Amino acid sequence: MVSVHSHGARVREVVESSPAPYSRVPPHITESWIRCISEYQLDPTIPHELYVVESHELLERQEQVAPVMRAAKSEMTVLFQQIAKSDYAIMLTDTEGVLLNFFGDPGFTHAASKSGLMPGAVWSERFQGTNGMGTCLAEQRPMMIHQDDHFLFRNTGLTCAAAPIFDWRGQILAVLDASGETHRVPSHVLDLVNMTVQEIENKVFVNEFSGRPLFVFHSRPEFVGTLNKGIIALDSDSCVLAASRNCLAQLGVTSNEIIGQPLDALFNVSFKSLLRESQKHGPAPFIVFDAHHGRRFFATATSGQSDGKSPLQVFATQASAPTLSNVPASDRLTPLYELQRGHDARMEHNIQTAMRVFDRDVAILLCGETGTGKELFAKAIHLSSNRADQPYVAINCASIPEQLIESELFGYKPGAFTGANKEGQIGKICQANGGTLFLDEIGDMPLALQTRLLRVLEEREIAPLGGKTPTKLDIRLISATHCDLPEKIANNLFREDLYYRIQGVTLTLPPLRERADRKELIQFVLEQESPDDGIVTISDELMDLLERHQWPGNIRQLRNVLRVMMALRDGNVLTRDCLPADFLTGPKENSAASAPITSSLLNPLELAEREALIQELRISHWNLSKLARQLKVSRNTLYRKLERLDINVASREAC
Ligand SMILES: Nc1ncnc2c1ncn2[C@@H]1O[C@H](COP(=O)(O)OP(=O)(O)OP(=O)(O)O)[C@@H](O)[C@H]1O
Repeated sequence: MVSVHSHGARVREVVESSPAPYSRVPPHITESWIRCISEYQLDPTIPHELYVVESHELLERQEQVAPVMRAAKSEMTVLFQQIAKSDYAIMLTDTEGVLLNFFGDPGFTHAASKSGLMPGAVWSERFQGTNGMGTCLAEQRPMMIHQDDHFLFRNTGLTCAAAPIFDWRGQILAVLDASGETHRVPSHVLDLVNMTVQEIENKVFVNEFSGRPLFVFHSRPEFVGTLNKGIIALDSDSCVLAASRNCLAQLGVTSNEIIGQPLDALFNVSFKSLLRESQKHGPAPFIVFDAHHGRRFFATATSGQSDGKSPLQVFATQASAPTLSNVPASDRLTPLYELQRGHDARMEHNIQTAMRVFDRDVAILLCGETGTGKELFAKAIHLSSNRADQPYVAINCASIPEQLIESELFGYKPGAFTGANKEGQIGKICQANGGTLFLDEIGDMPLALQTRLLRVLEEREIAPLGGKTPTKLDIRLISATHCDLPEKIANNLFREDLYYRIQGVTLTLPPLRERADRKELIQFVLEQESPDDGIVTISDELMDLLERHQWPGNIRQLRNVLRVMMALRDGNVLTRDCLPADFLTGPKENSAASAPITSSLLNPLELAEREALIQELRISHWNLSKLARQLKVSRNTLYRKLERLDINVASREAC
């Protein structure tokens, strides 16, 4: 534990020994400490009084950067959600270090306000010494300031990740910062802050040029709709008015080199023809080539005409590119985008975040009610990642009997224990080496194995049971749960340190009833369930009912209902009359045990099986994980059986 005196002595020793390099302190920290002492006359051991601007000045300052504040608001919330559980605060300062906006974790806010992390507080180096926001402003680049890198002892409890937000002219507009208490800092926080800054810069750009034609591009089709896209704003003659930072980086040019140039001097395409194609084919990127080097890009065009929509809505609709137009199959969009049938803000956020972080080795935790598509989403992340050609290994932690889970996960050497396979067994974790490991229902993993898994994830090597030589591991991790893990942690059923290890980012899949794209989703599942030889459609009245339904079993239940209707239909249009009997009224008393709606489809043996399963469900109090373990089948197998035998789990109270 650093004391105020040892911290002060260390700072002085480093500053006084400069310019001789002091090996354990990075040069930018040394330089900042020198500024703090020689320019600002600060003392690391004396906490300056906090300098907080008056509220009317704060309002004026917020007003001055209103476009950034507006663009940053939702992005800061998203960033906060991504890392909030780690006791973090997300902040925005202006160019003089005045804190304009603050999102804090309730547990952190109290401690934060003590150190002055509150709107109006000034966090420039002059007032707070070396710190994320102030030093980022001084250096004009992203940086992480760890605990005792801070100049003032008072701030050494924090770790800050800060990045500057620039406008397209290269002027700094603001600084975005995520600060947390040191022992909880996930290592990828600076990456997330940088990505959020890119998103904010794009929004500020698009808002500034609302009403102008935009040319949006990337070298990979799936990135045309993401924060990584390059954006060019054009005038009415299709000449470049402005280019985003990502555009310049991708083309390897400066603003001055391209401003005023016609677009067709940069790419082998005229803006008008691209716009015509984009309007004809919808949000579909086209292959274009850069006129100087012949490099291939994928591009879309938007006219800037809004039809009453906000510029961002227009942009989102036209640039998120769920399908491709003149793009060969090998360049098809990532499977993640295919999970979004229409536009749903939460799914869009989930997909974009997954794309942002997964290739950077950030562990993803998928949460959501049963049947919301967590397993499908995990597979799609893998298939959309740069490991798509490597193994994808999924383990359902709830379905493997407790005594087998250790050998399943970690494998064993020949003769490791009585009854073991003579050749030994390669564990699932090793099988996933080089690729992706998906731990489904991680909330059901026994505590002893949680400890072992945590060690493997931290040490990044694994030794099988009975084996001594560890193998180096290189796996990307996705976990999923429908449980409330914080509640499990509170009840000592889940390790808190493992929780932080598996949730680099948490993505919550929305329940079907809340998805804005449920109509398109219903349509899609209907198509999947339709027979190959005919098109089945849904009447407007039925569609309306399906859209308004609560769907406790989510997309799985939707699929099941459509499958039953498909089997019982008379013609090729499904109407309200095709609905299962209890669909509108809700489950009746003893409905699961009563004659099933599909009874005409079940043979006597299946009916008997159904009765027996309902009996088991009652005995296990409808705890599906427990029953699956007792029956020694996976939860998914149990679900399939429930679906096939038309047992409505949502009606369990009535049984
Ligand atoms: N976006 C989607 N489009 C079409 N079908 C989907 C989509 N998402 C999920 N489904 C379907 O919903 C069903 C359930 O999906 P999945 O098993 O991935 O859900 P889950 O959240 O992992 O469920 P559980 O928590 O119960 O294991 C599957 O039949 C799957 O094909």
